[in-house]
Amino acid sequence: MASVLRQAARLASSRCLTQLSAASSTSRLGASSYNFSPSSRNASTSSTIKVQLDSNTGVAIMMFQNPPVNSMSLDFMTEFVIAWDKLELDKSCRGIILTSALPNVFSAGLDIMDMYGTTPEHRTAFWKALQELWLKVYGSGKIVVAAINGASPAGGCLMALSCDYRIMIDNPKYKIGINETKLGIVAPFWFKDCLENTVGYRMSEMSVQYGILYNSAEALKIGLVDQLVPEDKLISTATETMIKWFAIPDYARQISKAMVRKATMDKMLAGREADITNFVTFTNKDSIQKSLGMYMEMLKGRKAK
Ligand SMILES: CCCC/C=C\CC(=O)SCCNC(=O)CCNC(=O)[C@H](O)C(C)(C)COP(=O)(O)OP(=O)(O)OC[C@H]1O[C@@H](n2cnc3c(N)ncnc32)[C@H](O)[C@@H]1OP(=O)(O)O
Repeated sequence: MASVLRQAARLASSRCLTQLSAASSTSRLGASSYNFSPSSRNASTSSTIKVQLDSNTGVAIMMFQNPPVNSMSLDFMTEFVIAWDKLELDKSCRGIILTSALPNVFSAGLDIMDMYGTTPEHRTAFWKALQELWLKVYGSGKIVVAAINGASPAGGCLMALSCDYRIMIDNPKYKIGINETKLGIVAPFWFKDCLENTVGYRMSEMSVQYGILYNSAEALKIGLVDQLVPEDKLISTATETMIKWFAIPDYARQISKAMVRKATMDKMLAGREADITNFVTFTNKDSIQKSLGMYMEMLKGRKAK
């Protein structure tokens, strides 16, 4: 319990005192056109991460803008963490909405080109950056809502699973899931833990083995996402949701969040070094490199057709 309280105290240090104006935020923050309110300011310093922070409401919208598919490259994840740290320290921010600035894709997951044909040193830095990103988002004291506006496979799904609430566009063409086995690779234990914490043991057992990508309705049915909305209501619904969460006193919510997530975080932290070694050793294998190469060819070939 003492360590939960310590963790909560750390999380609580990031909370802000902003008073909310629910009415103004929901009417002003405009859906897919990102029609930001006058009190919203651009808080971006990066080319691939766009941040708009509304200091009246305390809601920040963090948009991924890494064309063509928001793949999570080393550079992207480094920029993500820098932008994230800035928001964590900003007392006027109480909650963060994660979404994509690109059409049709939330995130295509890890950048395969960072794993394929790269040096062990590069892959070590790459995996450390992913661990860092996950620890920040999953362990955040802020309220984090995923506004999933397109495909969200593998690492993209992990990003969504790390949030407190997931809202997805109601469109069967958008798929989400932990599909690593389909690429001939294995998702690490903490991806599986996040999935299991969300959809339960049996569903994750099926899901990680088959590498299932669920369409939006299926994702809602198994609890992988919490809500489906039409495309033009995505950001307004995410903002309204955030405002409902703001009604809960931060300190109590943060202690509760830390308590629920502690075991998963501790397990990852304890296995962190071994997890890096596993990843680098695994991706050193010729057979794995071959699988990644074939998958990239398949993606490119699909496009050519
Ligand atoms: C031991 C390892 C553990 C690893 C744990 C996690 C691993 C991962 O996250 S692996 C990544 C898994 N991701 C996927 O399987 C998604 C693959 N991509 C797609 O299915 C589609 O691209 C997507 C549905 C996201 C979007 O479809 P489209 O809009 O039709 O785009 P294209 O398919 O034409 O792609 C455009 C362009 O992007 C390249 N691409 C796509 N995904 C990735 C990726 N993850 N990494 C790197 N590059 C990617 C694709 O090849 C195209 O490139 P060009 O042909 O050069 O334009």
